[in-house]
Amino acid sequence: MEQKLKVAIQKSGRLHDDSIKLLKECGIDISNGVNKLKSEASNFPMEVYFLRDDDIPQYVEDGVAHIGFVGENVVYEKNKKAEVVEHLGFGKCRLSLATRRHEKYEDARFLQGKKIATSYPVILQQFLDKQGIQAEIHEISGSVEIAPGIGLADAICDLVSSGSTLFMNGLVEAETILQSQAVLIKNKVLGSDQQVLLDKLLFRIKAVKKAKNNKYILLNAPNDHLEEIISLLPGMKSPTVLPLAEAGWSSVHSVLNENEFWEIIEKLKLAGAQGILVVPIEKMII
Ligand SMILES: Nc1ncnc2c1ncn2[C@@H]1O[C@H](COP(=O)(O)OP(=O)(O)OP(=O)(O)O)[C@@H](O)[C@H]1O
Ligand SMILES: O=P(O)(O)OC[C@H]1O[C@H](OP(=O)(O)OP(=O)(O)O)[C@H](O)[C@@H]1O
Ligand SMILES: [Mg+2]
Repeated sequence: MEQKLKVAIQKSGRLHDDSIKLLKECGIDISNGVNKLKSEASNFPMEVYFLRDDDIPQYVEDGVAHIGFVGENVVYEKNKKAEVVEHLGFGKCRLSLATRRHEKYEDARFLQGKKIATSYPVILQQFLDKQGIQAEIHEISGSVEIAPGIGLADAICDLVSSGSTLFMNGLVEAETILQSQAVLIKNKVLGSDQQVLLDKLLFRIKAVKKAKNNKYILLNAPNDHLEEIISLLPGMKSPTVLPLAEAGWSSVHSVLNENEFWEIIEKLKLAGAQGILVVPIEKMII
């Protein structure tokens, strides 16, 4: 029987669509019908299980799934024997403490003797221990932000992204405990066939991630400023330079990182670059 890589992803919720999208961008087609709990890729030896995100670390520890896509928050809370191998760049959020708007939180000492509602008792307890604070943890599985308003707790510890759920419930973020994003986790003792398939998948994921962080840029440069313009452009090795039909001008092609993009564009314009085109890159293999 042909070996397959068994992958656990969230059935529905915040990570589902981005997990499927990432597999698609890696050239892997998954049929994803409503209420389907298991699916096979049509063009890669892969089987996908659709699960509650909380269960994914356990499935991966047990080897029922070889790998899983899940939030770091869940990985650290469940504390299972699974290895984080790649950050996936989506599902970005933070696990934070929050208090009622009028309260003055200066540091963790505020929490001494207080009651904190959370779905993350393990991570919260580790934080409190580190700070030497004794507090009562009240574990609830959802709608955590409601707790202070109904007299269930003095503070909460929950996921925050835009902050609008906190705001709507009269709370303010006091302190961040953990920055989180979706990660790929793997079973600690993968067989060699599965490891080969995982390496193939990781190669593709890295190419997709790299492409997202970079843009292809084309511009026209007057030859008398060519050297200065080239010095501003990194490129994968170095920029490509081609002569234009019009004498005295060249076409310069390069790759720019998203982080330094606007700064370099400004400098290129000042150095005399014209007709700058910026194109997304689909895959980038170095
Ligand atoms: N507001 C947010 N912005 C970005 N990412 C988030 C946000 N909230 C949660 N996440 C990330 O998405 C993951 C899944 O969130 P979701 O709310 O879908 O979980 P869930 O309700 O526990 O789902 P399940 O039904 O699978 O148990 C979280 O564990 C976290 O990593
Ligand atoms: O800072 P914000 O952008 O408002 O996001 C934070 C909210 O998002 C998550 O819940 P979600 O909406 O996924 O619902 P759930 O608790 O039912 O999973 C999290 O538990 C917070 O409640
Ligand atoms: Mg869950």
